[in-house]
Amino acid sequence: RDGMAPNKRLTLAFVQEAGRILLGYKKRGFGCGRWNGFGGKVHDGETVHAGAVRELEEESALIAPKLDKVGVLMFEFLGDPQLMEVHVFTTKHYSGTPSESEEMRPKWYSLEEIPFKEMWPDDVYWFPLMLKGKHFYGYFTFKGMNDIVDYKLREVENI
Ligand SMILES: Nc1nc(SCCc2ccccc2)c2[nH]cnc2n1
Repeated sequence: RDGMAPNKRLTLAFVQEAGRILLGYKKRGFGCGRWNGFGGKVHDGETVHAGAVRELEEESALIAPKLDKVGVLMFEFLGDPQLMEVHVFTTKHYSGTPSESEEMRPKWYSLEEIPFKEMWPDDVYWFPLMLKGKHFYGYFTFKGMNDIVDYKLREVENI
């Protein structure tokens, strides 16, 4: 990674119920065509937590002020000097009904049927930690959008 551009700070939020998790199908933009949590850029002057709550509501119509921070994932894309710094949140407490937005089509998935083949390739590494309620720190190096050339992932006591 050449150059020291400031990291791009992003959020990713997951809503869970007993035995199932809400994912969104990304209809456009970065990560288009993959199922993921809800998130996006953190605005200037906004806390990461507030950005996560905002993006979740914008993309799914769910209101969830009590998001729990569960991890930080760094993504390096070879050739791109700007690192993505993704703050991952989850919650079981929310109000509203999942609704489709311009960006995302929401759908509940049983924890036994998470569509990893239609998700980012790193998810299969850290989802198990998130689903077990663990906190984690990961660094994934991508070549293009599909190939992980290197990664580090470890559980942490508090994130
Ligand atoms: N699960 C997952 N998510 C992302 S981007 C999430 C943050 C984001 C970025 C842009 C728009 C909305 C949300 C990934 N990138 C590389 N691997 C990845 N895995």
